[in-house]
Amino acid sequence: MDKQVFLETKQISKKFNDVTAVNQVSMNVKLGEIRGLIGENGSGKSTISAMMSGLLSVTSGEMRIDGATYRPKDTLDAREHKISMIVQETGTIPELSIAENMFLGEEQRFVKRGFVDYKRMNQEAERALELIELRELDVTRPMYTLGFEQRKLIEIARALYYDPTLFIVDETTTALSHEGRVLIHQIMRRLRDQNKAVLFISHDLSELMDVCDVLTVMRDGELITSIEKQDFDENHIKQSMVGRVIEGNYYRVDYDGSYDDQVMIRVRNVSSSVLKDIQLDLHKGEILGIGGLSGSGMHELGKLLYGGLKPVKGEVLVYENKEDGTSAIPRKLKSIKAAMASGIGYVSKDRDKETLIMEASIKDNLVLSALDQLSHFGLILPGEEKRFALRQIEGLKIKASSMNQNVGELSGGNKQKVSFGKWIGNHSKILILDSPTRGVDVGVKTTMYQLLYTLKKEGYSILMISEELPELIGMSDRILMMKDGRICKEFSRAENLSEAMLIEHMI
Ligand SMILES: Nc1ncnc2c1ncn2[C@@H]1O[C@H](COP(=O)(O)OP(=O)(O)OP(=O)(O)O)[C@@H](O)[C@H]1O
Repeated sequence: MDKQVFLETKQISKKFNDVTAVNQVSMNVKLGEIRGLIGENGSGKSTISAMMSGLLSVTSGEMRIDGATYRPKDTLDAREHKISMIVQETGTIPELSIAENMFLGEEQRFVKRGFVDYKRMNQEAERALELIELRELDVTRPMYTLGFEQRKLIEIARALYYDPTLFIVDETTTALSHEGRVLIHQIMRRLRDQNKAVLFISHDLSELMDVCDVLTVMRDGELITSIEKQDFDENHIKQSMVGRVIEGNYYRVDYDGSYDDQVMIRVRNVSSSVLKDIQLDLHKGEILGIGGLSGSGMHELGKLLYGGLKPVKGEVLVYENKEDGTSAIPRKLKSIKAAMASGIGYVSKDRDKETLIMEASIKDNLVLSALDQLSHFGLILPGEEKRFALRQIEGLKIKASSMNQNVGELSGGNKQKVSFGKWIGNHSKILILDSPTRGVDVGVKTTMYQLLYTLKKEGYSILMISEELPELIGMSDRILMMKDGRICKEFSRAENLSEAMLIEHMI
């Protein structure tokens, strides 16, 4: 039986000044179906979903729901039409409570005799959280007390609370840990089985092939093809995305796993509110992978090594990079400033809040961490800045109208490239990378992996925190698995290392 169309786009386009983000796309979003949207960074996926969910207006073309023109004024209007979306980055206000965030802009619903009835608002927030089986959370807690993943889960609950007929998930799963992903997959399948429509944007092809009934491929703002589940073929999908055959290896191909004896960072008996008795050495020329569930303490470990988290007990020691291999006197890491001065770079998982300045240009974001390197006797020549920024933009294929474009205007994956390029380019010899390839398309991921391998060979020390197990296995010399704030298992690089072996020490 043919599935019923819920939302129809007819030749819709979106222009931002001279950039055409979406070009004449016609698509049918159907009930009882999970549709995946895939394409390289900047191919227009988020822009399409933003038009559907009332975040952006349509430049030309038309959308229809049940045959009637649909032109949402804003997200509230879209919600009235039963369309809800989870966006890439968290759209919450840190100082407000979970409940207040959940009903932001909807406070009128709870007004009684001129006052907001917070008791009822809190009860409804609890009801929303029950939809995703989050029962223990106190809804009066301010949002800033929650971790990145929990904030995402709150957004999911908020979207589901309004019982959407079309549920749009934009690149959310890469922000989630293994458990969070399982949960959102279950939610999408449940909605599909209730004859609702789901639009799912992701860069994880195997995830899309598993969860979706149909996949729509975008390239340069255009719809290239739609493929039904029975015709899914990984290579064919990749080729449609990039318009050419992808060649070369994805991860490094050696199983050598060796590195220099020289220690660059030593963590000694560190405990904090989350971390428990952490001991580790990061060596010169090593890629050290850190895996675990999101609450395992691995993200806190990243912050610790960048001076952004003070240990309650123990210490972090940074060793000077001695070219002749002799051991240097270590210095105790005390602050972010000291970390930067010691040549430590850090890519945060929460890139929009912690790594990038949205209102500044791509060039300024890229150059910021390399000021020392670019200055000659305290002076920075504009030409130097430009050359530096251009190298990163070209190397990482950052898609933008110019290097002066604000980072806030870039697509999610392109923001991630800027946050990566910022540290790679400034010759920080120690890189702490938390989920570095999050939201980045396959082509650029390949470039990033090759770059990391080259840096390792050049003697850089890289600590890579990741929720993507294939990435950890594919790139690390050693992997430390974390659970409940502790390091619970160490693996060395080996051909027979499998995801199942790692998962055993995560849960
Ligand atoms: N506000 C804006 N101003 C100018 N250009 C924009 C704006 N928003 C998006 N764009 C541009 O539109 C194009 C499509 O972006 P979009 O975010 O839809 O891509 P995407 O396919 O979702 O990418 P990603 O996989 O990286 O999230 C990009 O070139 C982007 O830079």
